[in-house]
Amino acid sequence: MTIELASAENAENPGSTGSAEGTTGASAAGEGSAALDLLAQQVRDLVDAVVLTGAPQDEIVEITAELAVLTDRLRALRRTSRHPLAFDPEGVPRHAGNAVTGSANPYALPLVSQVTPDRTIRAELSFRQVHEGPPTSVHGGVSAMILDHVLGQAVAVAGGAGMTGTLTLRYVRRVPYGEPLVATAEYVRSEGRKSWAEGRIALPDGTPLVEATGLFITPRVWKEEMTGAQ
Ligand SMILES: CCCCCCCC/C=C\CCCCCCCC(=O)SCCNC(=O)CCNC(=O)[C@H](O)C(C)(C)COP(=O)(O)OP(=O)(O)OC[C@H]1O[C@@H](n2cnc3c(N)ncnc32)[C@H](O)[C@@H]1OP(=O)(O)O
Repeated sequence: MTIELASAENAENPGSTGSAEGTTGASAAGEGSAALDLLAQQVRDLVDAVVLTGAPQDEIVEITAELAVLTDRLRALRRTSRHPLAFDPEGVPRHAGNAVTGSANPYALPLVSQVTPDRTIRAELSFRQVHEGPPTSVHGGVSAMILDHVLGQAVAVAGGAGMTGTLTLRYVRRVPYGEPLVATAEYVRSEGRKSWAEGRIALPDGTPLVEATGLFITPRVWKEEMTGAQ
């Protein structure tokens, strides 16, 4: 199922092929084109290279000018609508432009999550040095962003997709970058339009680094639109 949110413009959608059912992860339902995904990955690589560059000043100036040309070229072909929102067969909402999971969004990790048989959201991830906050550690806001998303996915697959009302975090241990980590989240319960979930970012052996609980509220307008879309 592909949903254009009510406020989305209905113009041409050149960068997207809509939903692709039967897959999970960053290239699942709601994906962009393969070429756009590659462009986004190239830009992630570029961001990493910028943060870590030791290039001399004149080289930086020259590279900046070359990049400005490419930026103008892309900006001239700017899309006129959002990437469509779609739900994969497991009920996970996805779209290629999402800030956390979007395959077409260089800002996104991108986080690739799966729904386990017991309906836990599970994502293997690895942060990069560009996510650094305190020396050698991932910025706490970046961890929060990931947890917000996987908790939101957990309530979505339980049928309570919503906007984050509250997100409570406990930073237990520093989060390293450049190492394999696992983010998981589970739906807890619902009361009317409110749903709760909990989750964590942990080492592969299960040692928790950041723990989260969240309340997600399905806006009344979504209820109506989702009912109308099915
Ligand atoms: C056709 C559409 C289909 C969509 C399908 C789903 C797609 C996506 C889903 C999933 C994706 C994957 C996961 C993503 C995860 C990331 C999510 C985010 O980052 S969300 C961005 C950050 N959060 C905001 O920006 C919220 C801003 N706030 C609001 O929009 C509203 O305040 C909202 C929706 C939270 C509530 O507004 P009201 O008008 O619907 O509901 P009211 O009547 O105000 O409240 C209902 C009940 O909830 C309580 N409540 C409201 N806000 C609360 C809050 N912040 N904390 C605690 N309780 C709150 C109220 O006290 C009330 O409780 P009482 O029924 O009286 O017991």
